Amino acid sequence: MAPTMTSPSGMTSPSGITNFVINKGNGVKGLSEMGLKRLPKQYIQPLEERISTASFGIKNSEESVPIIDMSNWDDPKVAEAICSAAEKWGFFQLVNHGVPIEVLENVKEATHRFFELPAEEKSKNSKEHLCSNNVRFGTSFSPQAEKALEWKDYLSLFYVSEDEASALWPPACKDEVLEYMKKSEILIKRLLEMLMKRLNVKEIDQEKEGLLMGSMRINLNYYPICPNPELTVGVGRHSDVSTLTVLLQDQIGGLYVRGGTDKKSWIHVPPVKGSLVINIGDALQIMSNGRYKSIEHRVAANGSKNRISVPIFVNPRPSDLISPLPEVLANGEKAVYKQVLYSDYVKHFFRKAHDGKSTIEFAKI
Ligand SMILES: COc1cc(/C=C/C(=O)SCCNC(=O)CCNC(=O)[C@H](O)C(C)(C)COP(=O)(O)OP(=O)(O)OC[C@H]2O[C@@H](n3cnc4c(N)ncnc43)[C@H](O)[C@@H]2OP(=O)(O)O)ccc1O
Ligand SMILES: O=C(O)CCC(=O)C(=O)O
Ligand SMILES: [Fe+2]
Repeated sequence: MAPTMTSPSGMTSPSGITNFVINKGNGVKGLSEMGLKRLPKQYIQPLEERISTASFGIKNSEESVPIIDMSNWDDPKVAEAICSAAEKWGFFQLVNHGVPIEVLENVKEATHRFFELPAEEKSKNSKEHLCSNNVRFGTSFSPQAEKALEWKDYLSLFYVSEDEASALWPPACKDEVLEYMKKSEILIKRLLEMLMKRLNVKEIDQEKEGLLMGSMRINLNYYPICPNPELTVGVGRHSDVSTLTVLLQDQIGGLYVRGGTDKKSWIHVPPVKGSLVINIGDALQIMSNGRYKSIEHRVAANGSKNRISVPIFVNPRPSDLISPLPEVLANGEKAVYKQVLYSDYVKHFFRKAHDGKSTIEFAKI
């Protein structure tokens, strides 16, 4: 479907672009489909934030995010690999994770179906048109706070109940997203059990379960073809504010994480068919008193292919107070983080532009 704004001349002014992309709900997908030859200047990132994709596809086995086979998930070696990866990398990929491949394929298809809808239809899910904050169609990350915009559109769905999801989530994708969320729950519980054991938390009782995975947010990310991918980013440097994130990416590539022996390099996370990428978020870094690392990551824009990704952010509940767990401090370890209300932490994250690992300063003692 053609974007609603067709006059290229009206697009040259900054307010024309903002109106077209943000207010009219065309997103960067609308811009991309107009066949722009040059990136609008609002999207030009400062030199230090741009991503060189020269190393794309080059594999260096010593410098890659671990790929862990979960077939024998109750083998202690699997737990060891997962906990070590969470400590060293904060990121790992899982194969044979138990979430049916068909469910993953269906949610990818549903993501394309949603973004293929006309702008007017997608805009019904924007904060201006909905009376709920639990569904949000948007673009970039925090356009009101950003000096340079990011080349990404998204639909964000906060899960409250089956009934609310049925009533509010867009029909183009709701069943597939709900199924993806439900079928991932066993995996999420297994991962949290392994990670908690290493922190001397013997059992995840109801209270702990609420604290670790009491709320879920699923984002459908769409990164359309970009005229000058070398000048911008799909997503800027950030760490997630979740407990952990389960990320489904397609076969295009473009996700980079901070790591390697110098801890400063940007390491590409290559797409692996049927896999899920897992990353530790700030909430778990705080609860583990820094043992598990919420690592900075970012996404490159692509000059020739449309990319999608579907993260499930597994979080504490907004009303939870988060702090280092008593089990972690039981041996006399000093707390590095103070107690914070989780919704305050998340609001702090959303109020600013992406700024690497800065969000966690909010909780530092
Ligand atoms: C979008 O690009 C992204 C996103 C990410 C996300 C990474 C994560 O780790 S998401 C996991 C976050 N955790 C949770 O959502 C669970 C806990 N939830 C809450 O505490 C609340 O739902 C809340 C998020 C704090 C919102 O509560 P509410 O009472 O509705 O607060 P408001 O004052 O209305 O909103 C505050 C402010 O936040 C922004 N915002 C809210 N929701 C979103 C959203 N889904 N996406 C983007 N921004 C959001 C927004 O600025 C709100 O102000 P408005 O005036 O615009 O309403 C990683 C990387 C990315 O590129
Ligand atoms: O698209 C990706 O691969 C990652 C997106 C991401 O980091 C996020 O949505 O938080
Ligand atoms: Fe992220």
